[in-house]
Amino acid sequence: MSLQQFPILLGVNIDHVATLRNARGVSYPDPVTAAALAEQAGADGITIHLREDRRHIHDRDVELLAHTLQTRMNLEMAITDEMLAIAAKVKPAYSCLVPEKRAELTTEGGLDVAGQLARVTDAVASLASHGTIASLFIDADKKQIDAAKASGAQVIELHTGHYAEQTTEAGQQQTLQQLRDAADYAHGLGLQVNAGHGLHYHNSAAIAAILPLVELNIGHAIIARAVLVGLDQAVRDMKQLLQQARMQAIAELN
Ligand SMILES: CC(=O)[C@@H](O)[C@H](O)COP(=O)(O)O
Ligand SMILES: NCC(=O)COP(=O)(O)O
Repeated sequence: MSLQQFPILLGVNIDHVATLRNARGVSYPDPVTAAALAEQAGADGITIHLREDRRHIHDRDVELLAHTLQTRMNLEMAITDEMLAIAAKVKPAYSCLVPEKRAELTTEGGLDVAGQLARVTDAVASLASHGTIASLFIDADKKQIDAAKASGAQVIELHTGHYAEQTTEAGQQQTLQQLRDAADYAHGLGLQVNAGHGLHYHNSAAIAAILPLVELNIGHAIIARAVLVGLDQAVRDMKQLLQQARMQAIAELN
């Protein structure tokens, strides 16, 4: 088995380029430019989160990126009429449905698909009606995975935040095993399994080694490193790190 059979893809989330821009209400750094640089450096896709409060990515960014991206857009959004209408206009390749609370610093948990199955099913169908593939951002929970499958979604993104927050080896290993089990279970149901949130240069290798995972969406850590070494290098570093971890995992299979 080669890397070609089990590639690990990197979706670069550029939200926090916009955070820096918005800090002074100026036009720079432009997320559109950042996306182009990230793609040139090897990003397999660009993720942007158009939040209801527009704290970072703005509607202008989404509209321009829809015309300029060379890879593909993964538009993260809440399940609201406003966001579904924007998705219908922009027609991103993917839309990742996420929970949102205005008061949160960042996304705190996975989408409760099981508790609102009809609403999620309708959103998945609405996105599919204009060719957008829905991805559901959920916790590593079999009940949520079963509900995701029942909603008609083809893709899930496992929330790795709980794993990323662990401060002990035991906690890391426990949450890592939960992610492994969830990835295996979802893959067994025929879902494409992605993962993301809180991943950085010291905790991503273990996630990349989970073979059923297809894509990791990583943002804050890459943009943070880019502030110091530049975006091209930050993306290349992460891409290389993930690929090495994946190759090692494949080698250990044989
Ligand atoms: C859903 C997720 O984990 C992130 O992609 C999300 O974008 C986090 O929100 P902020 O980017 O606002 O931190
Ligand atoms: N869905 C996760 C994502 O896009 C990036 O999350 P983070 O790396 O900024 O925490």
